[in-house]
Amino acid sequence: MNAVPFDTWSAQAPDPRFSAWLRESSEPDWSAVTGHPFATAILDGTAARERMRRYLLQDLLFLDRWTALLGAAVACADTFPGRLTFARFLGQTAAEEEASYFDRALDALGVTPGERASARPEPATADFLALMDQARSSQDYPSILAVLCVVEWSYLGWASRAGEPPADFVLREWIDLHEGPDFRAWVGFLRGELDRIGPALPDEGREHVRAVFRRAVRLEADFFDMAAEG
Ligand SMILES: Cc1ncc(CN)c(N)n1
Repeated sequence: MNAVPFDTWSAQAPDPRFSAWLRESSEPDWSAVTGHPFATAILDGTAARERMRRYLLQDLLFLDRWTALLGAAVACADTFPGRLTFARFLGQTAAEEEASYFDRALDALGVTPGERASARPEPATADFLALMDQARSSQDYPSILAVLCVVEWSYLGWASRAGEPPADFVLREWIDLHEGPDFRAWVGFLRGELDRIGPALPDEGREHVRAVFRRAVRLEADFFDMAAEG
């Protein structure tokens, strides 16, 4: 794990971006997420139906707080163009593409409306919801950004390993939602925001962002572990 302060690290790093420092500081958990066996099973079409059911039901709980966190980013972004980018993403992706995917996928997996309504967070989900709640209520733009960036960038990391698309639309569309030019541009925006504001923070501020980023990466690994169990 890289514990080197940003200034020391960036003086010798080939890619001295603040977001690259955060990612490097999150190893080995970062690679555990992007190379996770559950992600690999989604990519190669072998993820068991029962596990996808459990994963997506938990992710539906995740999606609720994620949407609220995007709302906090709209409120807390420090520039008007940034605010508009978050607002656009919130409107388009969360409301249309992703919500419709969940409806269709959970129907196909035989999850009833009653099961959806009564789903309760597993411990890994509860921890993730708590982190998102904390970032949202802090109203601290760098902390909000750190969580948003991990959530999207780490998913781009595993989805970028895609080869032949699985026949099952539940798996194929889940990969598609986290890959492609629009999603890459969105991740590029999130990284760019961290790269812009991170170096200007005082040392304690940078360390705080690093702690939030690392925690979010750890929770992504826990979330996949939860999905892969039993
Ligand atoms: C737990 C988790 N992490 C990331 C993503 C990507 N949006 C997600 N849907 N769920």
